[in-house]
This record gives sequence, C-alpha cells and structure tokens, in this order.
Amino acid sequence: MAYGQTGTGKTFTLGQLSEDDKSARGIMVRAMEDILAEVSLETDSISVSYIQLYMEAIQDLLDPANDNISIVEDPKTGDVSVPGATLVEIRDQQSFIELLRVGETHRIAANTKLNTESSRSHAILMIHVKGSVVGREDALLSEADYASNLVKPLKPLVRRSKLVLVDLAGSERIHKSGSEGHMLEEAKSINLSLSALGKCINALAENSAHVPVRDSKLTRLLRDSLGGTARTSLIVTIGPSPRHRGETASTILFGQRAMKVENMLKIKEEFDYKSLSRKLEIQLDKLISENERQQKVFDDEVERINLQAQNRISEVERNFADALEKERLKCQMEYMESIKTLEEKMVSHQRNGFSDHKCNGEGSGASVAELKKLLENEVHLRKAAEEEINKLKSQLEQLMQPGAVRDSEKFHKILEEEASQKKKLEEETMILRSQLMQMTLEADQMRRFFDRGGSRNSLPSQDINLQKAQVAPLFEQVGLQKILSLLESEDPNVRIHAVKVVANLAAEEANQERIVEAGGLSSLLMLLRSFEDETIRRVAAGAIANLAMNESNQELIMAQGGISLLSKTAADADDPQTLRMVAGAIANLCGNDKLQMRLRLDGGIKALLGMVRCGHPDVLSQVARGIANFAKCESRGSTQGTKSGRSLLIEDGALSWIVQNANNEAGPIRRHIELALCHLAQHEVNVKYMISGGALWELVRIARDCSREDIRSLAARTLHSSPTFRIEMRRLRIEL
Ligand SMILES: Nc1ncnc2c1ncn2[C@@H]1O[C@H](COP(=O)(O)OP(=O)(O)OP(=O)(O)O)[C@@H](O)[C@H]1O
Repeated sequence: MAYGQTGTGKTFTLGQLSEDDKSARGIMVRAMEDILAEVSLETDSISVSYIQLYMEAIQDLLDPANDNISIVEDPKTGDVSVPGATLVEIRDQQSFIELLRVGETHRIAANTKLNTESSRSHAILMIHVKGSVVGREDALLSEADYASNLVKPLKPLVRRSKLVLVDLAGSERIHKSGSEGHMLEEAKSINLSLSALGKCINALAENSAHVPVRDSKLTRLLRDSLGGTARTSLIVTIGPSPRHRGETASTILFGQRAMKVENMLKIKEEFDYKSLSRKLEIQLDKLISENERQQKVFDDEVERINLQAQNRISEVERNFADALEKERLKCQMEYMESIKTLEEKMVSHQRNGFSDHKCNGEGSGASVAELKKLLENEVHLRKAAEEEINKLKSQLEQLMQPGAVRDSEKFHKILEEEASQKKKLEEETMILRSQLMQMTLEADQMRRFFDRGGSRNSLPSQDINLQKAQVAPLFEQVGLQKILSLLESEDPNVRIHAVKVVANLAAEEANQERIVEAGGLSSLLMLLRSFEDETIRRVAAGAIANLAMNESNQELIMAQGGISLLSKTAADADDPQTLRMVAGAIANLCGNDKLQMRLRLDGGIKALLGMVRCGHPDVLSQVARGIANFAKCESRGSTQGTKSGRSLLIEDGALSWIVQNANNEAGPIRRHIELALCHLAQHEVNVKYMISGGALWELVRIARDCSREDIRSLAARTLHSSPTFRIEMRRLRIEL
C-alpha cells in the first residue's frame, strides 16, 4: 500500500509499466514477474481483479460499466472479497501488462496544482494465486481420513494467496491543490477515507478494543490487510520541498504509527474438494473394476475347487470301495479256511486219539474251547467291521448325492471324517488280521501238541520258554520270507505290523542269524531309509539295535551303510524313543574294535553326540553307553599299540559333554561316563586334553566317592599311573 501526499510518486512506485526501461518498472509489474517465476501454471492458477474506490463507490477498472461493486466479508475468516469484480486469469506477463494498461486508462485522474496527473481514486489490484500443495497434507488429515484408505493416497490440498496492491489517492491540503467544485468534493472524499484509514491504524497501533473499519469503504476493503492474518507493507511517499514540511511530517507520523500494527500471519490451505471428488471418482471406478475382476477370479477358483473336489470324491470313493471289497473277500476266505482247517483237525484228533486224550482230555478240551471263543470273538469283530463298512458306504452314497457338497470347507470336513473312519476300519481289520495270525500260531501249536499226543501239562501256552522256542516254527508256518516281504507292503499298517513282528523276533538272539540270512537286515535298513512313519522308523531302529548286539551283524550293518542311515535318522528324528533305539544301535556298534575308524568316519560319533539335544534320560544313557564302549575299545587299542593319537571322542568334541554329565543324577548315565573317563585316561596322550577340559576333578571325585568299588579303584589307579595327572595333582595339592 502506498500512502503519501499527492504528487509524491505513489502511482510511479506502484503502477509504472515502463516497458522500455525495465529498471523503472513499478511494484505491480515486478510482483507479477516474481509470481509467474514461482508458480507452475500446470497445477497452479493466477487471477487478477483491478478496481478503484472513487467517492465511496467501487468501480471495476477492467469493466468500468460495473461501478457499484459491493464488498463481501466472510464472518468466519474475516476474508474480504469483491465477487462482483471481473476476475481475469493470467498466463503470462504480457497479458498482465495489457490488463494494467486497460485499468490505467479507466483510472480517474485530474490536473491539480500539485500533480497534473493526480489520481483521484484509490486503485486496488488484487492478485489471487491458487497453488497445489504436495506432501504437507498429512498434517491436515483427520484420523478418520486415515482409517478410510480412500482419502489417504489422494491428499488434494490447495493454498490460496491474495496479493493486494493499493495505490491510494494522495492526501492534499485543499488550498494547496486548488481543488474546487467537483474536485473539492473528490478531495473531501479522499481525505475522509484516508482519515478513516489513519484512525484504524491508530486504533490498531494502540491495541484498542474497537477498530473503526466500517467508517469508510477503503478501510472495509483493507480490513484483512490491517492487523489481520496478512503480511502488510506500507510505502510512504514524501515530497522533498520544504513547502510541504507539514504534509511530510504527518505522512511520516502515519507511517510510524502503522509500524506498530502487528499482524498474525497465517497460511491459508484448504482441501481442493473438486479435485478430491474427481480423484475419488477415478479411484472408485478403479476399485469397482478391480473388485469385479477379483470376484471373477474367486468364482473361477471356487468352480475349479468344486470340480476338483467332486473328482477327488469320486476317486476316493472308487478306490475305497474297491479296497473294502477286496479286504472283505480276503478276510472271508481266510476265515473260512482257518475254520475249515481247525474243524478237520479237531475231527481227525477226536477220531485218532480220543482214547489217549481221554485221561488228559481236560487240557485239550479247554484249549479247544478257548480257540472257539477266540473264533467267536473274531466273528463278532468281523461283524462290527462289516457294519462299519456299511455305515461308511451309506455316508459315501450321501456324499455322492447332487448338492451334498456345497462348499470346499464342508467337503474337507467330510473328507477328514471319511479318512479317520477309514483309518479306524483299517486298524480294526489289522487287529482282526493279527488275531488271525495269533490263532494260526496257536492252532499250529495245538496241532503239534496233538500230533505228539502231548498232555495238558506240556501245553505250549502254559510254558513261556517253550513258547519262545516255538517262534522258530512260526518262521516255518507263517514263513519268515512272507513276514519280511510284508515289510515292503504298500499298506503302511501292514508294514507297521510286520516290522513289529520282525522286531519281536529280532529280540531273540536265536532268531537273529536267520533274520539276517533271510535279508531282514537289508529290509530293516531300507525301512529306515524310506520311512514315512515315525512308528516304522522307531521299530525298525529297535530291530536294528537288537541285531547290532551280534558282532557279525555289526560288520554287516556297517557294510550295508547302516551307520550313515542311523546317523541321518539321529539327525532327523525328534521322538525320544526313536532316538533311544538309534542311540542303542550306534552304542552297540561302538563296542566293536574293528569298526572304530569306519564308525567315526561315517559320522557315528557325531550322530551319537548330536542326540544329547533330546535330553531324555533313556537317550542320554544310550549315548553314554556308546561313548563308554568306544572309549573302552580305544583304550584296548592303545594298550595293544594299535592306537597312538588322541581319542577320536576328544577330537569329535565329546569331552565337554562327558565332563558335564560325569556326575549326572541318573545312575546308568553316570556309570557309563565314569567308565568312559577311566578308559580315556588310560591313554597318556589324552591326559593333557582331559586336564584342560576339567576331567581331572571328575576323576578325582570318582576315585574318592564312587559308590562302585571297582570303578573307584579303577579311577584311582588310572590317576596314579599317569605321570601327567600326577604332576598336575601335585601342583594342585590334590590327594586322594
Ligand atoms: N521517483 C521518481 N522519479 C521520477 N519521476 C517521479 C518519481 N516519483 C514521481 N515522479 C513523477 O512525479 C509525478 C507525480 O507522481 P505520481 O503521479 O506517481 O504521484 P502520486 O503520488 O501518485 O500523486 P497523486 O496522489 O496525486 O496521484 C509524475 O509525473 C511522476 O512521473
């Protein structure tokens, strides 16, 4: 805003166009130049209105016919606007200069004594800049906006700015300007509005409660520039002549007061609702089409799953029905055959040996009754199984009815139920089958008994030793080969049953050789290799552990890569009982002098030590036994001069575990480790490692406190016989 005595250069300062001499351009031209350089016309916009206030009326300088424009004040924000004025969008500097020129021609001026071109109106140029704001919007978004993901990515925000350039009409002393008539009226009106401006400035400078902005249109128009939220600059112009000392002084005084006015600057940013709505519409369209696309993918997927499910149901139903039918026929035939055989045997027995057995007949009578009872029991079980089959069949029929499977979840549930029922049925079939096997065995024993004309007192079922001895005939009856071939059965339940039978057989030393000869060891190792069931793996490992008790089998196990398989199982398995079996098998192998190097090379020691992670005392006990066995062999080797270097156990890092567990509260673990320590200490090469690993203290404890006399004296002897131990004990002042 330029304020000053008439003719002192306000218009010159503000409105000079000066196209030829750029250095003489006024603030209006320069301001627009700066604005154009700052904004991007692609996203921002500049518009201009140019008005004059003349004799308390507002006239549009760009459309002079529009001469009664009203002032609008926003009661909330206090913003002042003149919506009636022409608003011209500016795209370049040239069009703006043209616009100023148009405005200038309409500006009311007069020739006064003080200024031949004296402006008789207040000219007000309003430049509106609307700029888009990027990256600052987050601060203005509410939590609800964040919650709805729709608003977040758009963030349309605009910053509105208004630059108001005011070229006030000059204040004048009427006698000096020589105004008369109409010009006198003009001068009075100009002075009145300037004095209203002065009063407002005074009130603002003194922080008065009341600021008389409504006294004139000029102050109403400038309301938001004075003491509001705008940045306001005032240019005061004065004449250098001493003649105008009075005016100059009052102008400077005006400027001084104006400097006291404090404005509270505020940036005006707001949502660009139009752009927001446009962007939301685009986003909505995108979401709708994405939703439609996903719905289609989902529908296709559901259809595909349904089709797959239907196919699967049909397939499962077919396979299952076939398997059931086969199983039923097989069981029926076996059952009929066994009944027939038994009946024949009973008839023949009664015919041939009735008189012989008459005196001892009670036992055989009782056995036959037992057998009949078993058979009846089997019939009963078979009936139950058939009922179960029928129930399952009817469920499958229901399943096959159209519309029975509405969705994949229901289908999965039905499949699960079906699978569990199938499993139950198979288990029952398995029980039936094992009972049949048991009955066959007993019938065989009965037959042999009757054949020998035996008496009740020698019935095999009453003599455990005899029963064990009868296992070998079981090989002949059932056929070991057949049992072993069942290890490769496709039916996992049959495999489980068969491996259990083999493991039971392998528990008897007398059978081990035959099992190995018949290829049982290879089959068991194969099961360990291609396991898919923890039970199979556990039982197979147990059977191998039993076979590994025999020295010649140990070599076979090693030759067939058994230690690698056991090591792999040791690394994979989590079940403590499986690990116990594996550790037991390796522990047995550890006791074979000939296999030491190979066992260690194939990772046997590492596998053994790896199993301590399980923490189960049974497993730890087997590990400790293996270590003790291994240490014992090494100690034998060192005595015989076949072993010279330090213990492979120490090399494989077993010492720290040994020391940690030397005083384990579980008796078996402690005993094995105590022995292992004694064996290791036999070899002088090991001693320095044992001392640094803390084993000396454990040996001293064993030599002093072990409850087993033989181990106690072995430890004491060992400590005394080692020169290195003796030196260390002297150094530490240890006495036993
Ligand atoms: N700095 C300047 N250099 C050269 N000439 C100037 C300067 N300031 C003002 N003039 C000249 O003085 C005369 C009066 O200036 P101007 O019209 O800008 O005064 P004013 O304050 O606007 O007067 P009024 O209030 O009567 O309109 C003009 O002819 C202008 O060219």
